[in-house]
Amino acid sequence: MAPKSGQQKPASGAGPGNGAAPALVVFPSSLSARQRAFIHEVAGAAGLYHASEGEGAARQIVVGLQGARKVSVPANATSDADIVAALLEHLGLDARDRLPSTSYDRKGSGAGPSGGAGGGGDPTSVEAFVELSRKLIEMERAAEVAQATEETSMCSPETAQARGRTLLNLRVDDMEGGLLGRTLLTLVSNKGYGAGGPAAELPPHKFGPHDVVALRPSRGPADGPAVVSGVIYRIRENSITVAVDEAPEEGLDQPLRLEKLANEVTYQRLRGTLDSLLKARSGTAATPDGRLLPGGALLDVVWGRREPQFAAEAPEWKPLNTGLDDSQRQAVTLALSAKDLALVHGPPGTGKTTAVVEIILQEVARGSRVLAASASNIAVDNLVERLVRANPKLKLVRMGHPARLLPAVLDSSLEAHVLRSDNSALARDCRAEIKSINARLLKLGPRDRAERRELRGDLRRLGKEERQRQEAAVAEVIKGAQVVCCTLTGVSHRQLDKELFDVAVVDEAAQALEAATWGALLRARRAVLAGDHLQLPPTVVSDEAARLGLARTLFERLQTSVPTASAMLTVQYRMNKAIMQWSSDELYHGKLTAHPSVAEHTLRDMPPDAAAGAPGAGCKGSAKAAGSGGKKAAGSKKAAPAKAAAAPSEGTDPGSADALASLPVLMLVDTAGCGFEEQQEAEGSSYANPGEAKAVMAHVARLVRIGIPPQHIGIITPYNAQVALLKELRAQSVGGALEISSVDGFQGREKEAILVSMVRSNDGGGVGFLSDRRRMNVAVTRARRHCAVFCDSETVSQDGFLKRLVEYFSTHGEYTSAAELLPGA
Ligand SMILES: Nc1ncnc2c1ncn2[C@@H]1O[C@H](COP(=O)(O)OP(=O)(O)OP(=O)(O)O)[C@@H](O)[C@H]1O
Repeated sequence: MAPKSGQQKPASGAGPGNGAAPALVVFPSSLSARQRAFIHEVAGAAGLYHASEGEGAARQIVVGLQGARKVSVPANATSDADIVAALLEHLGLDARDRLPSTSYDRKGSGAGPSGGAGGGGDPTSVEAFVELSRKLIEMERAAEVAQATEETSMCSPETAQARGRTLLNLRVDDMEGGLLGRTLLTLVSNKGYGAGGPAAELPPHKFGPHDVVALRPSRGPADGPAVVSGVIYRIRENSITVAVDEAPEEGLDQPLRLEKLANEVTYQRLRGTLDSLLKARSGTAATPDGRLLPGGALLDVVWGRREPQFAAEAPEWKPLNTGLDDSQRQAVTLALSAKDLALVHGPPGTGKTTAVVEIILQEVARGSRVLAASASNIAVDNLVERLVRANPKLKLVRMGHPARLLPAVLDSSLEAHVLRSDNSALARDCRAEIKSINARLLKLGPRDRAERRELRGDLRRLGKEERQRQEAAVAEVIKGAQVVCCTLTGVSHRQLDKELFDVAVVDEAAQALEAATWGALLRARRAVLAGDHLQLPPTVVSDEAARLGLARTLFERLQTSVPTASAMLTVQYRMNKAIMQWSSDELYHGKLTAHPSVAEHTLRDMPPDAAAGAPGAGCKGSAKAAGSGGKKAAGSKKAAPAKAAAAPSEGTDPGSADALASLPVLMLVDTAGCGFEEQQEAEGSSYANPGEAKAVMAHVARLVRIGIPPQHIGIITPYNAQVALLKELRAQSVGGALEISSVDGFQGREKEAILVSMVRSNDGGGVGFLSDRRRMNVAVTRARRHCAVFCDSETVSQDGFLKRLVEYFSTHGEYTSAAELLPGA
């Protein structure tokens, strides 16, 4: 399969989500012979066109797709690092592992410090950090806009839909009021409308909850006027619900297309935070009413001018959650002792959020005012739910657009609190009076000038009073809150600009951009950051910005620079110990232990499950299902265990109990030698592997036959094209309860059985971003009782990390050839 020079084949290192359009990259003529040889070798292995053009000193290497747009690498970009960066940026070709002289931040990769600013280490001063961050944030904004433009306006609507950026031919299926004054529009596919039956499944797409979107006529121009815009509230397999401020009077009765809009507000706020950071450096960052932002004191700790300080004697505290394990108690003690900064490192399933909830409640108990923030709305909601459940009397307010909040936390939202307040009732009285004055004005004749003047005066007075009452209501609710919860960008909302706190607690801090994290940190005297830098980093669209340090989080760099301020949670409550041990040894220096309640659990001994087979059980986004012990809208997290061997359900095989009893915890399903080759998408850079997908579905069928309900099974694959393919196969077999997603879609979640489809199978050993340790760590550690890895062992073993994974699964689990799962294939 190795291509000859001049042959044109897809790049095997290119990853999905690498927004780069195909390119033909021209390298400068001044590269050394060694560098030229390296480029030929990498390009050849990836199956790309590569050739030398020109003569003598003007000879240049050209790599990429023939006929694609030409991109010239600048003449001064001649270092090894520049070459690797150009291959990655323009071709999605990851050659970082192959060139020892480059020390890169392997975007989304392994443990330890990742190089920060282009491999040159972290910025050494606040000023350098701000300068670099401004540049990287602008790069990221430009990349996001370019991606959106390219994927919508620059191509046909059908291509935009195929790329997941647009949904065409939708109709409004339902329009409901509520959601604190907003209107919810539920959109479904028009396909097959009128034929009766449920709406067709929506094509695969990249919309997510909370995206800002526009609805336009389906056939109109992509940049034409919108019928209405709003925020995505809910996503189901066959519908998307959008919350709009007000439903338009016309335009909704035609076929519609849904498009994502760039969210400029986030970037404005990040820039604002960077400005505040600089001011904090010079001691001038203040609230609009002139109070200094207390978090400025943290700068010296973060930039190494001062060690973090802790109370000489650890404060006494009585656990509110008496079930905390020792490592969780130590983390809480560390956080309560910290005078400036504490880190809680929570590997998968170790109860990080449980510890964070205790820290917040203990802080409140000792009189602190707490800012609790996280990068994503879903993580904030998870925290709010857990805090309110632990202490229903807590004075907590959840800031944010109601469409971005889970139904279960709406009652804690600012708007719900405000609606219940006295000032709000008075504001409503003003509104009613304004309405009646307007009605009277309409009835006045031309001669009633004096009365008109008087009524207009009343209107002005009432309008002002209504505004003041509303503002007072908002201010009162926020002032009275012991805990204010919001996203990190939400901290910069005008409503919070005068608020200061005793402590800022940031959950999921290893998924937050550093600039965003500072938004919260500047507002409080002390900070607690909780996260795991060995799981997925923040999503960054621009590979170049990620390489230069944008994906490097404050949490990650503090883990290295101030290890004394960090407490690691070491008992995990999710995985059978065989699943855990691989992750523990590979990423956490063997420090994890499995709690006895999970250490030996297998699919065989799942207790009877009332929810098994219940519609919606395990569906993504089901807030209710996430209610007890669950999190992050993951209906399946902590899902009640399935009906299994103890009582095989209807439709299961006779003898299923035996089959279940012999099912191993770990399985390595090898596709090597089966002829299942990877295939690259015709448009885009993602990969699929149809043969492997069939083997995965055969294993799903086997699990279902022996009594595991599909909602307890999850398939994870790093490649979107494989996600789409698996979903097609699912439609023909077990249906929607089986969840299939990329790794990102599963972070923070779990399933009883996880099947990982690695996809890559090629002669060149190209594994793209499979070698990313964090990504594979998240994939495997979603599994509670059973984990099956599907891969071509010959291809993936070219990478040392994946080779060890294959060996671990084969040694500690069952090794099967995919041919055994697909007899006759
Ligand atoms: N001390 C404990 N005793 C028993 N169960 C616990 C304990 N701590 C956490 N758990 C359980 O472990 C699971 C994971 O806890 P939690 O959601 O707090 O972890 P997390 O580290 O935030 O998870 P993730 O790995 O998804 O980030 C939950 O079901 C929780 O109830």
